Amino acid sequence: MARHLKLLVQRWSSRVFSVEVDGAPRYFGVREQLRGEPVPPDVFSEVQKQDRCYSLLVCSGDRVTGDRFHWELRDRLQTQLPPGSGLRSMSSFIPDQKGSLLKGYFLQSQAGNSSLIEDILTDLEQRNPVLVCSYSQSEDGQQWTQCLWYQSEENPVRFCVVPSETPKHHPSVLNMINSDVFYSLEEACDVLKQCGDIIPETRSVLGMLPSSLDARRKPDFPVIVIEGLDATGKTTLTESLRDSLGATLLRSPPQCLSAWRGRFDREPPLIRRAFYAVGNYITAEQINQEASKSPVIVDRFWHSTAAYAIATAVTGPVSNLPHEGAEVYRWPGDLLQPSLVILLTLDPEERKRRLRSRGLMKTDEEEELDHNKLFRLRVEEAYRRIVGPACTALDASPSADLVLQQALLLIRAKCHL
Ligand SMILES: Nc1ncnc2c1ncn2[C@@H]1O[C@H](COP(=O)(O)OP(=O)(O)OP(=O)(O)O)[C@@H](O)[C@H]1O
Ligand SMILES: Nc1ccn([C@H]2C[C@H](O)[C@@H](COP(=O)(O)O)O2)c(=O)n1
Repeated sequence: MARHLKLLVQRWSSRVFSVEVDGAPRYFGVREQLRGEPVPPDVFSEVQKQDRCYSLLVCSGDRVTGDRFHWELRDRLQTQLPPGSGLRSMSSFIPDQKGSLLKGYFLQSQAGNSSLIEDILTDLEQRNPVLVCSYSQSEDGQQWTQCLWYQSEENPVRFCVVPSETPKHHPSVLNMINSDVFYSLEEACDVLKQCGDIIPETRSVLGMLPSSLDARRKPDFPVIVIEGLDATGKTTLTESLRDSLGATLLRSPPQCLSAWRGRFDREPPLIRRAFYAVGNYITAEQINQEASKSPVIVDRFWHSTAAYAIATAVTGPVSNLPHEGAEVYRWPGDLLQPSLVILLTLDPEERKRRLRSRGLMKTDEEEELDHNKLFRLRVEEAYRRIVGPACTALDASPSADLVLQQALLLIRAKCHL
């Protein structure tokens, strides 16, 4: 462990630290020596003089264990820490270096709580793959320093905390490929296989995969995917299209995974997204079989998996998303390509009205869409940026019948049906 940490901190001063404040990242760096006037980064602007701050970064070599530990750590800290600890998500990364992201938490200890908090942190660091740093303020309140806890307490190396420029990419973008969004069945299966011992259900999920998949096989009949946020009318439209076109209706995740979906929805992003990715490949095989007999309509597919994953991994405004044309928006090479993807778009107020009138239970991400405008905007924009195929937007605000007619026009024009 100590060797692993030593390697990690070798490039410590090239790292940028990012703390989530009001749903958007704030950045700071550390230097061995301060050059020029000290300017405290704004992360510390509201911290009282007598308070200390701490960061915990998860640094497990095994990503499944690391992600699960990071996920559980929030609950653990929330229950153990005294009120007023201001727990926030944080991360550390080397700008532009893919795979360099470490995830963790940032907290404050108010005077009077410090020994309790230090006991919790010491215990955590001794038993788990976590690197703890403490932050304290100089006497004159002008300078913050960071100290790595794993070193001997008698002679800790202190780094000066300095402001950092906003990096070109949101930190999460550095670790997104094959962590949040999977680009091959093999990568997604690898994650699920690693979970076999901790989540026995993964064996049943993997058992649903066909023995071979051929993404290059061209379906005889058109395959039309309907995408959109919840309550935009996908179920209504897909059922009407099935009836109008004499098509087969499929969905992703497929029916055969329904029993395990709730289980994977409670897992951290790495495992949850791998589950949905595998679901797309199982649906792809069903499409292959059905599209030799009739047109196929699919309720959600790859666009949903990628758009929700990207929009969740990134925080803050739409400008924090990976830029248009970035690698993360490309279609996986080994996944069947639909003939047409229709994205239903709807005014947020009308969507809310439909949600209320339907009154069904919602997943955490659907709940988040309701409460967090920025999240909704990021999902919508990510949908629009995905290519290979890109989606065609369709205004879903007219009556169900009119939306159906418009969809049929698009399908006839594109798929010659
Ligand atoms: N064009 C429309 N005009 C008015 N109401 C509609 C229209 N289309 C669907 N609805 C109603 O809006 C609600 C949501 O529609 P639907 O269940 O089809 O959406 P969905 O996109 O499948 O949702 P989810 O993804 O959450 O399953 C339902 O009550 C449905 O009757
Ligand atoms: N192919 C899919 C389908 C769904 N998801 C995820 C994205 C959302 O969190 C949620 C929405 O699904 P719904 O409740 O409308 O069935 O499921 C996905 O990642 N990939």
